[in-house]
Amino acid sequence: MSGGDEPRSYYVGMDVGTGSVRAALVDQRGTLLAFADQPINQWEPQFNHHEQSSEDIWAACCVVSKKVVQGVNLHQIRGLGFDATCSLVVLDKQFRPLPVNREGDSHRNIIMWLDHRAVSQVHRINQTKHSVLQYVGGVMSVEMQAPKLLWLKENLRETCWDKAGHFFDLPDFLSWKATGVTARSLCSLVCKWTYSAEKGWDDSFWKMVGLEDLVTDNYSKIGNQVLPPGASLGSGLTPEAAKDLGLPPGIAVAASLIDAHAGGLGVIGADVKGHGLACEGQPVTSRLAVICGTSSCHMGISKNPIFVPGVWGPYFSAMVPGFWLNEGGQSVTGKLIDHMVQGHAAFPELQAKAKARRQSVYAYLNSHLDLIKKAQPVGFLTVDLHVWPDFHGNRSPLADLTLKGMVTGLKLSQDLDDLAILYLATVQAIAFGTRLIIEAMESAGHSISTLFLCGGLSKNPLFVQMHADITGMPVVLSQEVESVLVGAAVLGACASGDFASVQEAMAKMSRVGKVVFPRHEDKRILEGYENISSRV
Ligand SMILES: Nc1ncnc2c1ncn2[C@@H]1O[C@H](COP(=O)(O)OP(=O)(O)O)[C@@H](O)[C@H]1O
Ligand SMILES: O=C(CO)[C@H](O)[C@H](O)COP(=O)(O)O
Repeated sequence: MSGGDEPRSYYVGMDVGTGSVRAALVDQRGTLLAFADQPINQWEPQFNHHEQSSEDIWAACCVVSKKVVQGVNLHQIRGLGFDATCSLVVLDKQFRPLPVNREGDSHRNIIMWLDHRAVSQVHRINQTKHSVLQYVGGVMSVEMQAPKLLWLKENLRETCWDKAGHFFDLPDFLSWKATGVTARSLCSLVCKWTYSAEKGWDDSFWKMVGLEDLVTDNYSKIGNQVLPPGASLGSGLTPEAAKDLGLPPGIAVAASLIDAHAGGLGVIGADVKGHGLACEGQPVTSRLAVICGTSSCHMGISKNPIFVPGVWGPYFSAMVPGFWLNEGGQSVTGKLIDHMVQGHAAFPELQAKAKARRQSVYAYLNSHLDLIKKAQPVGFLTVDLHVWPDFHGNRSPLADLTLKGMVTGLKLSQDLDDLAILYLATVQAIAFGTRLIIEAMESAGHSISTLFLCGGLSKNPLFVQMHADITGMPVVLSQEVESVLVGAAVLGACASGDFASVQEAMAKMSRVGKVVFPRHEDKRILEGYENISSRV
């Protein structure tokens, strides 16, 4: 590695979330030197159909990439890594976008991860009880790719399915766009497409569910070359992509990761010495990375496969090489908080007051809760108000897409106090959801002592404190708030050859920032919530 006077090496990390694309310029110690973000479009042509555009997303990548390298000596940039949501991108045989909608709008060529259109398809897939389902928590999620492919075949045969040449997970689309290499990442194929790191594709699964045409041409449409995350792709960045992104041609481009997995790499390997944490001196398997954005993803690793009912995986080498991964999840967390707050009658008043104080609505709500709780612990405010947070089904541990949300204890009041308390109850419900996932993982054999949080919601101190209080575990926040981008940069750093392994890069590039310990005075909220949960 470069020392004292040697020029610093930089990596560009690119994170495509649900709502925006973010890029960062990161050095070999994991420090963010520049950051830029750009919103991306989403379409919801009908309920539970969520679509995006790969051209729109690539254009946003180009904007943010050019911004973060402004004024930098381009020769110092050694690698590029992408992560993205696991949405399904559809291209024809000439790599042009194909419509995933009945309107025939080919600009909208992505079925987003949170799209629940393929309910009948996933039901039939689960009825097969095929052995690959053991590796997705026992039940396939409607958010995975096989049901979405089957939906396209059954509903858009002529306009999409028959013309399709390439189905990409969004992280793999981005690495293809940058390099021209169609190889897929082991991460996306193992986690969302039923590929096995040890045995490859299982022909019998695809034949059994009615997608035998993918087997016939040797999986060329969904990937028959598979690389570990962080492996260098082809000859690096193509001249065309280099021009688009404002980066030097030929720099190393890594095989990608799904966004939650990049967040995991960005936080889980940090040196925790001196912070008084139970995970100090313990194996990395005692750490749970929780990536909280539009959704929350709970990433726990183990040396041997652990089968946790309702929790995705075990996936071999899908995040940290050589380790099995279990991935719990809550499909909507940030999106649920936004939904509850923005839908309340007092939201316009909240917006106006927050604006007057130049605060975000969440910072305003947090200080308003401090004001109304007076001397009581914040938990007492929600003794009579409870939220069941499965407004978009339950990903883990119940694995039931039909579940709906619920609020009990509503009154006629619609003022700002009422909104603040509803917001608090929502945050608490999400934290309880995390606790249920941890309990399921522990009863199956995981032993977790410490949470490592990142993603947009980790910027909310109330969300972080509630996760500590309700799980009873300390929450570690990274020095770099944008830890998912550090994970993407870890990929670029590995592809450049500057680190010998993903493990080495993640240990050197992630650092502990703040630690939030649980407070034990809020016992009554737990009792109140548990009473409600047991009745549901
Ligand atoms: N400073 C903040 N305070 C409170 N909540 C925040 C903050 N920043 C982002 N969020 C919440 O985080 C969520 C988005 O997180 P993000 O990681 O950007 O999502 P994604 O990766 O899915 O695009 C939103 O629901 C938003 O309300
Ligand atoms: O299924 C996923 C990870 O396995 C999705 O990519 C994720 O849930 C969406 O991520 P985000 O909330 O960060 O937009």
